[in-house]
Amino acid sequence: MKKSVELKKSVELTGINKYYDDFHALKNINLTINDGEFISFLGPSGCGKTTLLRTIAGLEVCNEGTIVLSGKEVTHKPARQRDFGIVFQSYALFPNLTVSENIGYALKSRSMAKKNIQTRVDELVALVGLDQLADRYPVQLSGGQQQRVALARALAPNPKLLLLDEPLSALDAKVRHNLRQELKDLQKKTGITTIMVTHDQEEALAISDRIAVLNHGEIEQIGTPDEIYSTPATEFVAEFVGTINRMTLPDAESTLIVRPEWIEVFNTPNEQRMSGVIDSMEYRGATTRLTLTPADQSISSESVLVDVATPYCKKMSFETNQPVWFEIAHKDLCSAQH
Ligand SMILES: Nc1ncnc2c1ncn2[C@@H]1O[C@H](COP(=O)(O)OP(=O)(O)OP(=O)(O)O)[C@@H](O)[C@H]1O
Repeated sequence: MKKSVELKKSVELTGINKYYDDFHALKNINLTINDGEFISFLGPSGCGKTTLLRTIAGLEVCNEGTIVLSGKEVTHKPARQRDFGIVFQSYALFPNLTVSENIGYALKSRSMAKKNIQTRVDELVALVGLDQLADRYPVQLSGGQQQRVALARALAPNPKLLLLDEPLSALDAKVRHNLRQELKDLQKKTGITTIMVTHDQEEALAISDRIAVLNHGEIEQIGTPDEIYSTPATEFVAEFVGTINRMTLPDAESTLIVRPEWIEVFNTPNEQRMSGVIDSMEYRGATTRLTLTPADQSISSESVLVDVATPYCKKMSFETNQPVWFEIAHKDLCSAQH
C-alpha cells in the first residue's frame, strides 16, 4: 500500500476578515501553506496583499478568523510571539551599524553568547555573499547589497517563517533579476517557508512554488505558476498575469481567452487559418509582438496580439501592412470567457 506523506503545515488561515473602519480589506481568506513552500501574494495595488502579510505577522489585527503558525494558534498573539523574520522594500537597516552589526542585532537582544553570535553572523554573511563587505556601513552599499543584509538579518534568529514585502521593488531591473534568483536559491538551501508580496507577475511566476492572486481583498486563485498562467480561473487572473486576446472562432459558441504565444502566423493560407493584416510589429529581443487586424471582425472586435520568436519572424520576412494567416495552435489551453 502506498504511504501517504502528510505535509506539515506552516501557515493555516481560516475565514480571515479585516476591516479598516467600514472598508472591507480582506474578505474570507482561507489559505494553507506547507512547510518549506515559497508562496507569493500577487495582485494590483490596493488589493490587500500587504494587509494579509501584516495580519499573518501580527502587525495588523484581523476582525474575524483564525491564524495558526506551525500548529500553534496565534490569532490574538502579538507580533513578538510569532516566529518570523521580515524584509521590507525599504531595507530599513540601522545606518550607524556595520553589515555584521546589523545582522547580529536581533541576536544580541536575544542575549545569545558573544562567540555564538559571531559564528552565526559569519555564517549568514557568507550565505548572502557579503564576506568582503562585513565591516561596511549601509551607506557604503548598493541597493542589492543592502537588501542582502536585510535578508540575512531577518534569517539570523532562525525563524520558521520568512515574510517579504516587495523585497525587490526598489532595485533596478538587472539587480532585481539576479537577486530574485539568489533569493530562490537561498530559500531552497535553508528550506524556510516564505511568503512574498509582489505586484510583479513575472517575478511571482519565476520564483514561487505557488501563487495566491488577490483582487479586492479576495483570493481569486491559488495555484502553481503554470496553473495560474495556463489555466487561469477567472478573467481577472488571466489578464493580470499576462496578455490575453478574446476571440470567437467561426465554429465556436463561446469566446475564447487566448494568450499571444498560443497563436501561429504564416504567410500562406490553408483551410484552418484565418486571414488578417499585420498592423504593427514590436521588437522585444527574443520575441516580436505582431498586432493583427483579422479580416473577419467577428473573430475579434479588437486587434489580435501574437508573440512569435524573432528568428521565425525574420525567416518569414513579416512586415507591416502585409496580409498573413493565423491559427490558434494551443486550443486545448484556451479557456472560455464566462
Ligand atoms: N491603515 C489603514 N487604514 C485604512 N485603510 C487602509 C489602511 N491600510 C491599508 N488600507 C487600505 O486597504 C486596502 C489594501 O491595502 P494594502 O496595503 O494591503 O494593499 P496592497 O495590495 O498591498 O497594495 P500596494 O501594492 O499598493 O501596497 C487599500 O485600499 C488601502 O487603502
